[in-house]
Amino acid sequence: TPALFEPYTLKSVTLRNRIAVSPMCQYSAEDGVPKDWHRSHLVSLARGGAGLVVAEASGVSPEGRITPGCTGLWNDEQRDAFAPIVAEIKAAGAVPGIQIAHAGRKASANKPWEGDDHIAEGDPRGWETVSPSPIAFGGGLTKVPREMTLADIEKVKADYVAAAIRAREAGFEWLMLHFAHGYLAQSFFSKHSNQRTDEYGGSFENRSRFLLETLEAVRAVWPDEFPLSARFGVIEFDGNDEETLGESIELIKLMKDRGLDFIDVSIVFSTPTAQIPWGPAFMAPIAERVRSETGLPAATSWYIGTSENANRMVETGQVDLVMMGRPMLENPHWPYQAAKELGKDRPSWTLPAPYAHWLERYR
Ligand SMILES: CC(=O)[C@H]1CCCN(Cc2ccccc2)C1
Repeated sequence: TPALFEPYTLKSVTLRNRIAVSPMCQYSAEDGVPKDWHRSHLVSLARGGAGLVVAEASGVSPEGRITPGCTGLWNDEQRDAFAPIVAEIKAAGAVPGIQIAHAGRKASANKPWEGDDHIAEGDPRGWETVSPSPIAFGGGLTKVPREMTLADIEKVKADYVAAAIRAREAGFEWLMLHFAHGYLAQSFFSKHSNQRTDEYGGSFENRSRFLLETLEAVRAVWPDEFPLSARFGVIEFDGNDEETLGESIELIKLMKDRGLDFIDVSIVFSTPTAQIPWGPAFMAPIAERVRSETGLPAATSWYIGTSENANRMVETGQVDLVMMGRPMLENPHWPYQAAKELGKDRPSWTLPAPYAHWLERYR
């Protein structure tokens, strides 16, 4: 069996293979409530054979969304709308996961195909953004966020806890904290965005505080038998990579001490001037270093693209799971295609029986 198709067990959860669908914003919700679009999108991905399907970044509060079209888990209506989707993902044989997030100074934005920039001041669709410090991200995201008070910080932590509880109530079995991509949690750790002079800024300990306190608070309510993961940016590609990587690995070790089960290694994206070396599976060696130095099971994403790259990353122990994004949008049945390409036995049974039995016969 190709390494990519070996099962994977973490806590009480077993994935049928090492293929995870990366959380991908659909910008198709209304008031944070997932719609039919989300159901057919996520369930078709589960039916395509992935082991884990992670639902998109869902705001822990209305202002924690990136755009007005993002999903949320800040109320019971959203939770109840996710529940049947979760049941169908499970019925299709995949493990249902969700990413919970606060977009910080990148919030209050237009959909990518409607500008990808901040909603204009005065436009009633937008809202006030918050961040550790009053520093705009830049690029199309020029709004200067309000510096968070200690009360703001307490509220966001409480919102993460409430969202985690709703995620479990909806039936999700894999939780991913969004600690990456220049959003709120990441922005507390990055010096580009956090220039606070109180206990949440300055030293490594202070810049780690929000992430560790949020993780601890969520761990206390997320059942121990279900995996608690975080997607965390460990490198900025801003010319200071060795320091960022070193500090990030130290912080991940502290996250492990506080009960993190799994790390999804990504990019910081907290400065628009980053020089990202886009290329085939370019994050794999970085994930390998994080995985070996922290001892945590790991995943990564970004330009993995082919079943050969994905299989090699698992086979050589660079990662435990691959997070596939755009290949899944191109073909939700990518796992079936990968099974054929990698010579897995009876590849058609990567798909559900109503498809598999026909695909297997009359060859
Ligand atoms: C929520 C999230 O992490 C998504 C939002 C849409 C873009 N995704 C990928 C991305 C992140 C940073 C820069 C460019 C692309 C990340």
